[in-house]
Amino acid sequence: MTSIVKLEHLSHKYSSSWAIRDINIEISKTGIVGLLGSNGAGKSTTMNILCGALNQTEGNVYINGINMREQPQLAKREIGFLPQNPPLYMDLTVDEYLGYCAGLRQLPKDKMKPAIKEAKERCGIDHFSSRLIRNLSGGYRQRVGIAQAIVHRPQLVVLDEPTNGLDPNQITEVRSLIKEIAQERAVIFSSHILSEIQLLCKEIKMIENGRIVFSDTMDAFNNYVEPHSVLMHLENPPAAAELLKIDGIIKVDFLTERQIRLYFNGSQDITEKLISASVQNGWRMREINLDKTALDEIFKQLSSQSA
Ligand SMILES: Nc1ncnc2c1ncn2[C@@H]1O[C@H](COP(=O)(O)OP(=O)(O)OP(=O)(O)O)[C@@H](O)[C@H]1O
Repeated sequence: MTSIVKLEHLSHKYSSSWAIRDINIEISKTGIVGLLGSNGAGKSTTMNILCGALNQTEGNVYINGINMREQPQLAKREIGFLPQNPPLYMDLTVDEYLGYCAGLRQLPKDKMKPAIKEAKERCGIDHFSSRLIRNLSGGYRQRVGIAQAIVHRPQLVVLDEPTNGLDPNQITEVRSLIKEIAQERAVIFSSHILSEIQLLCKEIKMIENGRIVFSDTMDAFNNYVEPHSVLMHLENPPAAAELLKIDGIIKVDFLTERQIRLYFNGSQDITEKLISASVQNGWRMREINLDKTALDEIFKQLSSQSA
């Protein structure tokens, strides 16, 4: 089966310096793939080239087997793109704007109305059809941006940091919208936030300094960077030596009098062991969490190792 995206030895140079170098990626036809990287890693450059908005210096882009350089119109037909700065026209209403986008996508006249209706319904903006885009909140503007990316029913939707700048409620809403639109097509979605990618994606491509440093399933990534520390709050904590007696615990850090970070190796059921030790010994546990900051720390190590 042909993959929806194939990037072959993709490199790009802005004036004198390389922004991305020898990127090779293949993406299958359904599900969400996350492109994770810190600011300036090369996510937008890769996405802009993938969508035909920027010409690469070297390498090839194939969309559904079609070479973007050789047949750009045909290749772009299957792509919906929400760039980092959504191309919204503030003085148009939602309907006018989506009509304009559908026109750019060369949708036949008779198919336009139903396609716009479907995109609006999908994105939950049907009730704002006649509203000027400038009068929508950030979250709803982002939905309009996603609606223009799906109005021509593409097989591939590319979203460059779609949750950037949104408040927590809007982020949750846009996330579930992304999940929904990915049910019948491939979605590539970029972020610099690891937890965001973990929540949404079945596959992860990590990019640092313009190179892919990790490319596998989300499960493989989670196994690779499995947390190895736990943060807990005990109202009545024991001495560190007591905690070190628990099987698997290798290091104890008291962050405050009652806030403790415990490092462990291998043990999968460490939280259960700690909870039962706390009950047996009257440590009065208030909170316990696998340490997310440690996960981010490992993520940093992973990128520097591969670089
Ligand atoms: N038009 C440009 N001219 C020169 N250099 C550029 C240009 N656009 C990007 N760069 C540089 O290329 C590198 C990759 O940038 P890119 O925008 O692709 O990264 P990114 O991962 O999307 O980062 P961010 O999340 O901050 O947008 C950076 O070093 C950036 O400064």
